[in-house]
Amino acid sequence: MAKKRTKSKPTSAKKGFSLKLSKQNKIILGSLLIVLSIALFFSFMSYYFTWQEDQSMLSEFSDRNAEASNLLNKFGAGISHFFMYQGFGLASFTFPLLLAITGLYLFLGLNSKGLVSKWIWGLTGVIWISVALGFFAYEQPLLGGLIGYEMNDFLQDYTGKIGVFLLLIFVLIIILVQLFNFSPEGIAHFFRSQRQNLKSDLKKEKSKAKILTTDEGSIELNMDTVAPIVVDTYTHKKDIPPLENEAGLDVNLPQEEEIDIDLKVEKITEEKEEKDIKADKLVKDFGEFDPKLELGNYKFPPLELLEPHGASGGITINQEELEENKNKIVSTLKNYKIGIAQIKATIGPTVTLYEIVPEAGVRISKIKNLEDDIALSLAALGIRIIAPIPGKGTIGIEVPNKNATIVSMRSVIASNKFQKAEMELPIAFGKTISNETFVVDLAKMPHMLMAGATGQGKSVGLNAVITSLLYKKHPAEVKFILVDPKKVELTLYNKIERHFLAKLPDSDEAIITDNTKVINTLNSLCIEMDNRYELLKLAMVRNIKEYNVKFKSRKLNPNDGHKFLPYIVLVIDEFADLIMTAGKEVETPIARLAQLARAIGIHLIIATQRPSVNVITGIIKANFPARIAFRVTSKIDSRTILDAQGADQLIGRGDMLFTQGNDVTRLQCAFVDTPEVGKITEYIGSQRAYPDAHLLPEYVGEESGTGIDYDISDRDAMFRDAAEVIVTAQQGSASLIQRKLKLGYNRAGRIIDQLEAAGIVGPFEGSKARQVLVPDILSLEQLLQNETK
Ligand SMILES: Nc1ncnc2c1ncn2[C@@H]1O[C@H](COP(=O)(O)OP(=O)(O)OP(=O)(O)O)[C@@H](O)[C@H]1O
Repeated sequence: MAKKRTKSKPTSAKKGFSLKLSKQNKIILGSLLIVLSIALFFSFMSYYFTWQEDQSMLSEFSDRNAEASNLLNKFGAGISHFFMYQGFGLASFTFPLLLAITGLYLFLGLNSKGLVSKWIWGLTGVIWISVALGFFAYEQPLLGGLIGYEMNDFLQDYTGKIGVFLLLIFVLIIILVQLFNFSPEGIAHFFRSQRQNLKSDLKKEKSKAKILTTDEGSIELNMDTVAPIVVDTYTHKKDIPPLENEAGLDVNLPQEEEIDIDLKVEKITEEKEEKDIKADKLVKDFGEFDPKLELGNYKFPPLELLEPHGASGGITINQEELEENKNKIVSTLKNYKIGIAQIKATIGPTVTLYEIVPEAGVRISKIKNLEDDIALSLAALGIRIIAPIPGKGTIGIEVPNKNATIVSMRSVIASNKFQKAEMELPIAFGKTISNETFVVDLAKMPHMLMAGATGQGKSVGLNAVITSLLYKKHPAEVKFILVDPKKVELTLYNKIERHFLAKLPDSDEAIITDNTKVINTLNSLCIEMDNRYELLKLAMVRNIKEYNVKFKSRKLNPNDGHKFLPYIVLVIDEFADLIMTAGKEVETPIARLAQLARAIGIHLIIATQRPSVNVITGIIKANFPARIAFRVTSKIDSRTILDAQGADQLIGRGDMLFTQGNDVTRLQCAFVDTPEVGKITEYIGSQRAYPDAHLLPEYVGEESGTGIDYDISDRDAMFRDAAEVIVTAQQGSASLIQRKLKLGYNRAGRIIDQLEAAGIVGPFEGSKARQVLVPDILSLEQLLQNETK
């Protein structure tokens, strides 16, 4: 199952006052407060009319016969006496108001933010009003209440009447400024607008008066004054200035409206750019996001870790050999009556290319058919004839050098072309026939298929790819998933697990050697792919490069699940083995990844010894445009991998053909030996690492063993037969079912799971067969019968 991306919840730091009550309790408490506030309001109102009558009975509260005149009887009289008389007088009406507001907030489940300040300002107002009433209505103590009266008295003893007055004014100003944003400009504006309204009203009255009093001139005057209000503002804006003096106020009004509209528009654009401004500010304050920061001291492996393999002097030209080969080619062709106009040699590390311009009238196919004869006369293996060389109009004959030069990984890594490569995932494969370093971008390929018979240089090729990336990329930028069913080829990379490898959360080993785990990993990669597409969609970008640029410039918020995305390179060393055992189960996710994963930075490299059609199926081939062929044993294999022959004529030891669609390029693969890889991984592995390998999303596959719960009705039609086979043989293995019942691997695997769920066989035990939990057929019958009951 997909591991859900955990989105961090928005922080509620500013929540403020909140009552941690359940919804029901909030409604109950809210209603109680509202009812109480109504009761208080009516008690207080009624108190003003009944307080004198009820005074005497305040002491007889417990007497059930005593009745009060207050609307809420003794409760109303008592509580009003407490608040109004002994408390704050008229200001006490604030309390039912505050209670009602609080009750409503709770009842409606509104955000209680701001309630506290309402209470603080409410209580401040209560004190101010009661003191002010105590001050101004000194004669009527009931208005200010006992507290207002006493406080006023107390303050007057110290500051006198003027002091109390000034104090009241000062507190009033504080309240107005804080609560109503009161400002002198605000007041001025208020008075100005009032004056303008007044003026315009007066003017209207005046014009009306004029119309009434004049006869002929009335129309003109009327137009002058009234027209701007309706027409000028929209159609005759040029007329506005002359009217300004006369009817300035009227004309100005629509102008103000226009300004209002402008302001609104500005606001919208500001909001739009707000994100960018924020991001710019973050970048200004903290700099761009640096994914390498966590391993800031990481040191790239130095060149010295690689061996020069004796090739420091470059290719040695053997003039004699060149001359000899030329003569042989010319004479062989002459034997077949093919004349040569010109011949040119280009010396590569392992092969020399002789480019021939045949005489006019020679058919190209004739030369092509002589391939074997030329090879025979040159007495050399691995002659390849390219007729014609694309884009050149010449015929090429590639003849292996007697003394091949090893192309060291060191020389290609050190080359300018690789060092200065501005590529996302640069790979230095080796050297071309014209001795140029060949560098390609894996990100552009975007996936690669590699085939070659055993011992021809596949593993070295894979190591060259990985080494290139290790020399160019920081651990934060690229992660490898290594699948190595042979269990020996890629184990060296274990040391860089916490730097460069990615794995499933529950697996101990990062390098995958078990086929079941490969299926889980591929499916997990599919989940990762979907997750990444989701992130790209949210970020409104088209590919991983744009996404990471946007993330680095802090335009994507990590709280929304955004993160820096490293490239993921999946390397499968022996694909034939995998597809033979798991079939569709690996083919489907691989095809899916190959079709879709290019934009989100997941790249696949698949290597196989057996490039037959049942391994490299049509669907896989269609999605792997970049192919590499080392020497293969047959022309058919060459066609399967390259869609062209030629790979069968290679000389081995890293001699390879590379195609990315159209042209086929012959290359000599760079050689990197196992001890060199060991040194590189040791160098990287000894540096500070991440706490764990890069974790892929969790995937729970069908074959995860325990906890499988199959519905009886969902069982396979062969379930019963399979159960009988297993119980009879007392051996719980899928291959037994496969053999006896002639079923496919997948179906047999599913039946085994169903048998486990039914309690007939035990759980998966690695390479051992599962334990059979039912001793004989009779017990099996009973078990199955009991199930149906
Ligand atoms: N680029 C190269 N330059 C020189 N020698 C090479 C090169 N590549 C491979 N070799 C030689 O060929 C040998 C076998 O290579 P490698 O282990 O890569 O073959 P392989 O195709 O992976 O075989 P297998 O499929 O059995 O693992 C190497 O030990 C090395 O001696």
